[in-house]
Amino acid sequence: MESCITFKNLSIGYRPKHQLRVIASAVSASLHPGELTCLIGANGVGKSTLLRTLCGFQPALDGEILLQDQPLSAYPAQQLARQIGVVLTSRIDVPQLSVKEIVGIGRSPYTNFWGTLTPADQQIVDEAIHQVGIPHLAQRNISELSDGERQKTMIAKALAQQTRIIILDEPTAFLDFPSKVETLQMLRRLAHEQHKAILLSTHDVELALQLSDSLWLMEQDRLSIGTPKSLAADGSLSRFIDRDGIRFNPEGMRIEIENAAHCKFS
Ligand SMILES: Nc1ncnc2c1ncn2[C@@H]1O[C@H](COP(=O)(O)OP(=O)(O)OP(=O)(O)O)[C@@H](O)[C@H]1O
Repeated sequence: MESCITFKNLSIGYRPKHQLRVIASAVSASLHPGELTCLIGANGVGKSTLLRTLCGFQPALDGEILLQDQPLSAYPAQQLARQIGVVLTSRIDVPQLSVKEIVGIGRSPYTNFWGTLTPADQQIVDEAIHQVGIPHLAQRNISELSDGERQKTMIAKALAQQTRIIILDEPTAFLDFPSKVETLQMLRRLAHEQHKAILLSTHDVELALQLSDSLWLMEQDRLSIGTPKSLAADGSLSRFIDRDGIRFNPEGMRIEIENAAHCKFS
């Protein structure tokens, strides 16, 4: 199967004050065009660290990341920005810009030194804003948006960047339930219709089970990869989810919660 990013025997982590802090080691996987891949795992297990490493924002400790068969580290910044669009959770610090101007920044890998947008760039920006359903907010100042509206703006910026790969860190955090569903459905549609490889981390496990084509389950000592159904069938999802009062039902692909001491799982 065609892949956009492949990593083999990858070790990720940090070197605070020259000490080595390995977060995960010897993990391997590939991202495929046309697929929505969801990365799930407990708090602090290393999801953001993995995503930042795959975006080239922090160096791998060991192993190899190939982007279109070339080492990720060999890509100059502008070339990389034409390959991978990134949506992180941190707020961007440009409160005076409008939604349209922020989305326009997505065109910067293609514009001249001054970032001048051509009519064709403007059209791409308008289309991206339309695709995420926020044309009514185009002139609104970014500082006047709700968290969900800001998230959609950042997704539109990544779309305007016209990359084959989009990587998003917790794009559904802070959203209300319908907006979480809408956002994941939109990303799934974009992956399928525009043949993009989309990788996102999320704590919305049940939504990830329903909407992802591929699931990456990150645990302390492993990265399990498969479809939601295959990770249910091999017991990986039960191992991750099951604990006192919470149980994964692999037949129904549901998480069940015991709601009272007298109401035990059957
Ligand atoms: N700059 C840093 N230097 C050293 N350790 C860090 C740094 N940033 C994060 N860590 C540690 O790396 C580990 C993984 O953090 P990371 O943010 O990747 O986890 P996560 O799975 O994304 O967590 P969450 O679901 O809570 O967002 C944590 O133990 C965290 O404390």
